[in-house]
Amino acid sequence: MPTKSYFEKLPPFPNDVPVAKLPRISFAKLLDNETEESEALFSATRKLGFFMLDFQDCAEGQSFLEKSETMFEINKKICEMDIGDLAQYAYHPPHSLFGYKKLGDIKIKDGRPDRLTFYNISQDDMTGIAKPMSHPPCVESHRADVWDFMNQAHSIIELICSHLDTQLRLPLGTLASMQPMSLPSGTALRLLQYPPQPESDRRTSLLGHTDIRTLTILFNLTGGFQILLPGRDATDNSAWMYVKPEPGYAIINLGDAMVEWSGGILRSNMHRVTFAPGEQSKLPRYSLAYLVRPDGDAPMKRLGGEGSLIPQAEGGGEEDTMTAREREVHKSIAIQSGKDNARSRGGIEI
Ligand SMILES: O=C(O)CCC(=O)C(=O)O
Ligand SMILES: [Fe+2]
Repeated sequence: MPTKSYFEKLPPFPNDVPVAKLPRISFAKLLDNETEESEALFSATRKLGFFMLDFQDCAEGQSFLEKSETMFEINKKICEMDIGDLAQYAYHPPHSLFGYKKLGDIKIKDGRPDRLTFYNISQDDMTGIAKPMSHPPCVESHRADVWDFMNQAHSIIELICSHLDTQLRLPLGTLASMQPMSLPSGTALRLLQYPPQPESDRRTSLLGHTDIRTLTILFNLTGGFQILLPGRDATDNSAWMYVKPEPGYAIINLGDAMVEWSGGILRSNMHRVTFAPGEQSKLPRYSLAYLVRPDGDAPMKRLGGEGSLIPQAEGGGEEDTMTAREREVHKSIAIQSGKDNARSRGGIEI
């Protein structure tokens, strides 16, 4: 999450709310290639599929936090816009998820409408490998800043991938080569807003799901984000625990593509968003997610080969022949209708 001064403008997350303890990993130690940190990262990605990445202990990390604050400022400006004006930038699921999603058009599990809006900015648009899309002036005037944020965010993803290559005993560069910035993909910066909910009617705003993608860098300022504890049933409300947003950290989570590529060694875990606890519930909730998707043509089959830890598919065959792009469309249709049969996956014993 962004810097401390940014957090101090908000009411605190209450002390008496139970929270999930996510492993903490140091960005500086990953940059320094420290073996222990690399192993801790691997353990977190296998056992939970979530960890907190600490950006405070080096200049590169601080610079990333500052860039993320600029993205929050853009988000606030989008949210101040007239809904009618935003409608001209509407996204078109399932084939294009870029642009503005209005309130209520994704269903939660029981069929009721969601309680969030978001604006997805395509990475390919910002890097120039796709035809530029039209955006509101508050995005257009910050194209260079968004590109700058994405560029650093992507280098952080590559760093995480290089540690996972080492741990999975894959040739260095394998995981990053499935999701390069230079090839067309669905990678996006998502700027989310959750309006405050009336006290008499509070509920899940974004349905429980796993991310379809490879990796997500998520910045939260206020509470509301919850993970499903491993081994617990998603229909049991007490199995969902808040993650407390903390200054200087991002929440990193692994998506389904990492489970597929690693033959089930890495884990993608269910998460959802509900109302914030305590005084924070009275504010609109802003969050920011850098959602990395694979190169659109990437196969969703397990990687592996000589010497890697990744097990062979049972019977030697492969279970899924879809490309990343086909899988994304499939999942988007399911999510949109609330019929996504989501569950935490991966994390097999090795
Ligand atoms: O807004 C949040 O905190 C989480 C959003 C999320 O899980 C997603 O966009 O996939
Ligand atoms: Fe998510």
